[in-house]
Amino acid sequence: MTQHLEELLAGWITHQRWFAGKGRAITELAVESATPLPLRGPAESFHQQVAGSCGATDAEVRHLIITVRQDGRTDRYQMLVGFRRELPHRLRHVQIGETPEGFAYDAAHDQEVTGVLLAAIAAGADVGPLRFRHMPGVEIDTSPRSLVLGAEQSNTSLVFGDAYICKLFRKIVPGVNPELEVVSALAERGAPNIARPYGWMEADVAGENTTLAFTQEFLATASDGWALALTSVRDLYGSLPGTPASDVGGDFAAEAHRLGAATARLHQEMAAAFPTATIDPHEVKRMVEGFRRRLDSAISEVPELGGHAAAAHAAFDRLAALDRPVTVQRVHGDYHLGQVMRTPSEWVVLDFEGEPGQPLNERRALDSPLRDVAGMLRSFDYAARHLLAGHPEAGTLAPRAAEWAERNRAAFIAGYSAGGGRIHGDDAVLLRALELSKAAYEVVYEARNRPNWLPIPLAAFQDEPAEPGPAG
Ligand SMILES: Nc1ncnc2c1ncn2[C@@H]1O[C@H](COP(=O)(O)OP(=O)(O)O)[C@@H](O)[C@H]1O
Ligand SMILES: O=P(O)(O)O[C@H]1O[C@H](CO)[C@@H](O[C@H]2O[C@H](CO)[C@@H](O)[C@H](O)[C@H]2O)[C@H](O)[C@H]1O
Repeated sequence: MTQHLEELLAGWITHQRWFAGKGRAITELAVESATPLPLRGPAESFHQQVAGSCGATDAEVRHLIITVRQDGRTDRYQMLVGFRRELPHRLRHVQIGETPEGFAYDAAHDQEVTGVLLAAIAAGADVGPLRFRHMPGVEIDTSPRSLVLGAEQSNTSLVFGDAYICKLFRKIVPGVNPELEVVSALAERGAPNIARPYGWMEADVAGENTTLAFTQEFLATASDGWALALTSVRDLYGSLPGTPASDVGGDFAAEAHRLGAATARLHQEMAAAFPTATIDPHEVKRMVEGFRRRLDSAISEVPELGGHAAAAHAAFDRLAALDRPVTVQRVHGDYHLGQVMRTPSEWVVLDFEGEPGQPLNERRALDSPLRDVAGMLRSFDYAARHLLAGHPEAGTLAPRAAEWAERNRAAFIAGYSAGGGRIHGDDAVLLRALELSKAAYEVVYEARNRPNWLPIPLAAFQDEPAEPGPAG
């Protein structure tokens, strides 16, 4: 039975990993803009590139921005929707449904058509309201075909050959995406530890120039930090009981140290590329109030967290009582092991978007660089603990997990200091408050996306004394 596209999308979108509104009923879904992508055309230069980069296809593809209304709030999402009279087997898993125009499907997965994005970026083309642009002086090879990255993501990334990765932002927030803004500024400075930016797609959304996609160098020979850390944790679990973590083959501490140093360098580059400031103790107290609001809102969504509220407030009280200024600058904002990749020569940092779901002005706001340090410390905890869930020997392995987390957290902080990052004195208080604020965010993230993982961020609150300790 054929149905209207909007009806089909309302059912389909809730099952997509990148859909941020899970668990809330959709009251309305509408198409805000629909732009046909030019897959065939006269032999002008852009269309020649398109012809070279797309397969012969009878598909029609539209770029859509849709609005989704839930709980009285409207969010925007971006999609490439393809239409075919017959859907080949390779695209059945991304079928959206049958419409009067044929089978609708998620065309980000259709390598016969995605080449149009790369060709448009290479040509700096305008396609209806969509503007495709590239960095000055870059040459883009439009011949490679794309594959959708398998990673569970907040967005959808297309990898073209082993040369480019093009991230289609799914939830669209009007404005320039911090990822484009930060990576371009760092690349202009010749900063290390980033992947080279190539180009982007933008359009005016709600009257604002808005980044819709970002293309950068694909690090074909790199491994992501999360995978490397898990290999190390598995090695430790598999080693003879009593073997110290330092003697296990897959020890990660040296890498954690290098990552800390790379993080410090990155913060220095970001401080040089963007403004910095110092916030006075009064503003620090306002920041703490923000942490408390975030905690309260997390508790209202995940009541189980309420049992840990006293411990979190104790950490926040200690920060409020410090009465000292804090240096702020642009930061990564959602820093964890899945955002860093180890190439043969260095750690590279990806995904400068900040926490998906937060308003753009918050994601671009100046913040303590220790927010990123706290994010990575949380990630070491995640890596150590996540293999314990459902493990038959979880009880005996738990102390080993704690040992791994402590060892790598310490190595990361030592590397950060050795690289020139500032952590001293009562920074530990700020760091702990930032860690628990991050853990509150993670509780909500896991409840929405991976309920089995909820115990991991919840455990972060257990080590915290519930009574406020002495300030300083
Ligand atoms: N430039 C790149 N080169 C190689 N792999 C990459 C690159 N950028 C991202 N990835 C891979 O894609 C994953 C998700 O990327 P990320 O930018 O974090 O997307 P999202 O915003 O959707 O979370 C990373 O963990 C990494 O494995
Ligand atoms: O990478 P994203 O921008 O999509 O970030 C979101 O998803 C992350 C998970 O993929 C999530 O990170 C959390 O899980 C990680 C392990 O999968 C762990 O290393 C992180 O420490 C933990 O925060 C991230 O919070 C979320 O914003």
